[in-house]
Amino acid sequence: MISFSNLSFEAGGACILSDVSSEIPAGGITALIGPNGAGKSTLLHCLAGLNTPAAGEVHVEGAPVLSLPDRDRARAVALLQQSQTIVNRLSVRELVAFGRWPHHQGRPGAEDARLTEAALETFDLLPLADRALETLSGGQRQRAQVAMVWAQSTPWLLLDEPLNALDPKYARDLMHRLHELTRPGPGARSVVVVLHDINAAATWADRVIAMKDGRIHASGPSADILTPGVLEEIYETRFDVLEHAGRPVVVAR
Ligand SMILES: Nc1ncnc2c1ncn2[C@@H]1O[C@H](COP(=O)(O)OP(=O)(O)OP(=O)(O)O)[C@@H](O)[C@H]1O
Repeated sequence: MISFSNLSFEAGGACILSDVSSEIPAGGITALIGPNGAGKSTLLHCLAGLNTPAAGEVHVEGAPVLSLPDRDRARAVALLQQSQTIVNRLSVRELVAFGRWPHHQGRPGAEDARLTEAALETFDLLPLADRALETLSGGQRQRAQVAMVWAQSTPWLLLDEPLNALDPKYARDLMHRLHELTRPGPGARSVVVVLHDINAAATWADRVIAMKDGRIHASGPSADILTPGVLEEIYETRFDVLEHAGRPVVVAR
């Protein structure tokens, strides 16, 4: 479980997160939704231990995330940032292999090589593996970064808008893989993902945390949160929630 209580975060003299508390159970996909500037990325960075809150604490599996040694934290949570700084001259394979760093600390072994190749294959990157990142399209680069985070093999994956720049096939493939990865069973992982695509949340998320103005507006099972009422409250625009093939489909009016 990741739990956080009375979390506040300030930046540039402004209060970005105000007294947010919640518990995210292990297993399954938890989507963070909300309008631009709601505080989703800031919260995700707090969960990953990259932001130091002004008040409150984050615990990952019972341990205060900020007290974990860097290596232990990197083996517990992997974070895909929205604007990751990457070295453009690196090849795709080299970038993905970086995901293994917390496990080998500069001395990669056969298992690290195997998991790097598996991540390249999973994200359809083998044909691009030797290409420099600077030569890739936006979506290809995004897939390479997701593959790096994947290769980190952590129990928790924190993903900030991973569908950015992905075409519909790759977006669906990624959500499907995350779904499979998080089903109950030995080795099941846990995913917290910032999504702007409400229908991706409706289709794949088990739980939704809806944020607005630096606060949690509502949270719970997806079907309870992705309602016209809650969506209108957070986005200040009207929605219909239809049903198609047994699944909710959210349509902005
Ligand atoms: N270092 C900073 N200094 C000042 N303001 C900041 C800083 N970092 C974030 N903010 C502000 O905090 C608010 C929340 O930002 P955050 O990136 O967490 O929002 P978000 O919900 O992820 O938005 P988006 O959907 O647009 O990515 C925004 O208004 C942003 O401008």
